[in-house]
Amino acid sequence: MAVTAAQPSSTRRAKARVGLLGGSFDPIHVAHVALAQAALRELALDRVDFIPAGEPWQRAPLQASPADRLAMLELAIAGLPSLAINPMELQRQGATYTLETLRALPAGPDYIWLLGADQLANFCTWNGWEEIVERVTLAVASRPGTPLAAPQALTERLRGLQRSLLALPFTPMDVSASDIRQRLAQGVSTAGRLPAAVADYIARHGLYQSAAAPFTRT
Ligand SMILES: Nc1ncnc2c1ncn2[C@@H]1O[C@H](COP(=O)(O)OP(=O)(O)OP(=O)(O)O)[C@@H](O)[C@H]1O
Ligand SMILES: O=C(O)c1ccc[n+]([C@@H]2O[C@H](COP(=O)([O-])O)[C@@H](O)[C@H]2O)c1
Repeated sequence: MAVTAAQPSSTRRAKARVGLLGGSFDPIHVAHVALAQAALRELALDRVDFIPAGEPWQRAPLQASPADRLAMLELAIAGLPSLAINPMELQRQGATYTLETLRALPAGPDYIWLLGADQLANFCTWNGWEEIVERVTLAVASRPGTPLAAPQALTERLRGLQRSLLALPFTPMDVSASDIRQRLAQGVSTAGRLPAAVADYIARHGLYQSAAAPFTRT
């Protein structure tokens, strides 16, 4: 696999470098925030935008509503420099396709799509992935449970485009939203897995009390 170590650069640039972290964020957790901050630092980004998915088509229905997921994102990044939220996917109807999002972003910046090793392994199932890698640079973080490896088809596509896949230096974190949801439904501690303000929001709003109560759009 052609994975290139990420090189921070302090040289002046004409183009902004914007990281994009798409996800279900059901709920946002500490590894998401750590991933965005590592990317800011290691890839010398100007900003990272969190992009909550409206209807992630490869998943079972999400449990929290778009409004709750957005509120938790806002709490998680409050006061943290150079982190922002782009809610455009919540404003679209129908299945959420990353390619549609990328086509709608303003031209100008260099965009870097951040993802964990699990989604890298899954990448060639994404709608229009061949075009996605023309529009963004991928930067992958290691994640427990999935080897850091690109699918062969992606490696070949990147070679053809003469583009690199960036490996983000990231200390693996054994944290996932599905484990957090399960813990909350079973009344098990989530200590250290959620930003404090998000844990507080979940408790105040009684979210994730049951494993079988997905949010459904009307
Ligand atoms: N612990 C982690 N380490 C590295 N990347 C992560 C980690 N958790 C999430 N990510 C990445 O963040 C992005 C958004 O993740 P998502 O919102 O689906 O959270 P998740 O923890 O993977 O959720 P779930 O457990 O429900 O699958 C994905 O690219 C995913 O690979
Ligand atoms: O566009 C697609 O076909 C596609 C398929 C799977 C995942 N994605 C995106 O990958 C990001 C992480 O997804 P998830 O399911 O791990 O939360 C999120 O932004 C999804 O919209 C996108």
